[in-house]
Amino acid sequence: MSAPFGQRLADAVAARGPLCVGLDPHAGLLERWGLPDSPDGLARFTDAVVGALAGEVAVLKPQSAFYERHGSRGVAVLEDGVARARAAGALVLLDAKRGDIGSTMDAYADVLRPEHPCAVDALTVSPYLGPGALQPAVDTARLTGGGLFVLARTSNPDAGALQSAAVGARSVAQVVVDTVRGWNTPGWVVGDPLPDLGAVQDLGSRWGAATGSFGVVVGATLRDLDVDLDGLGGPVLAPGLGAQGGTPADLRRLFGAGRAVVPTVSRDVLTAGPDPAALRAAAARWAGELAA
Ligand SMILES: O=c1ccn([C@@H]2O[C@H](COP(=O)(O)O)[C@@H](O)[C@H]2O)c(=O)[nH]1
Repeated sequence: MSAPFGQRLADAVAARGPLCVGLDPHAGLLERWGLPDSPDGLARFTDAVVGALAGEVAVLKPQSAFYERHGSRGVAVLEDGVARARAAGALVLLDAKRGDIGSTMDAYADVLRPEHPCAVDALTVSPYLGPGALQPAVDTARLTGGGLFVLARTSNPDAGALQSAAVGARSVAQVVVDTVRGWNTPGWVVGDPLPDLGAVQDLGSRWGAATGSFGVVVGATLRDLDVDLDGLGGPVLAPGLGAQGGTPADLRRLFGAGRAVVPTVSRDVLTAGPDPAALRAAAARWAGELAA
């Protein structure tokens, strides 16, 4: 088994900073790069981004949809790009937002196993079928040293219509966050009472050896942080920067200083390509603004 994802992520962030760059090869982006909207164009895009950034940023986040839409040849490009990104030192978070009943979830989670053709370090998952349905993915991640990021409070404008709805005294998003807090607490299983906040208060919510392997997705576009992340014990993936309007100032406003946040940017970096130096400069500009 690899070292636990949370620890590997904390080490990568210490070495390279927290920025995650997304690989989102929209048809329009490929055209802008002078590439065909085909598996060949996809391969040239992926080669360029991995070549420019896999040795620079802590995390690369391929968006599975843009590879799947090209069929089996697109998936082959993804597999190759993932392997090369990891070999160059980047952690790979596959953004596929998987979520299903337990037996199917078990199969989705196989992507966290080293023998999988597209083996990745971490996976985004959707809790819509209930937190318990994700348990097989938690079990696989614990076994293989993989990580999960669960959609909690996403960056799209109408997300609050579902995610802020009340389930008893808490919002849906808060149930998700509290479940992930449980996963980061040794011995806790879905259905157990939530761990005592005092016992886990902020343990691992900052970068360090105790950073947990289970994180949540909270958009940088939120007007207010309407979930309580205290004691989460794991990282927060924050999409929505750049093209969706979120800024580094929004990150500071929402999350403050010190919390283990992985800001992720796709289009706002990718539109700088295909020149590798320009891609690196765009990523460095974001990294600099985030560090400021
Ligand atoms: O709440 C969420 C969860 C995931 N995403 C994904 O992140 C990227 C964002 O791309 P940008 O070009 O930086 O806007 C994309 O793959 C989304 O599917 C998100 O935006 N919001």
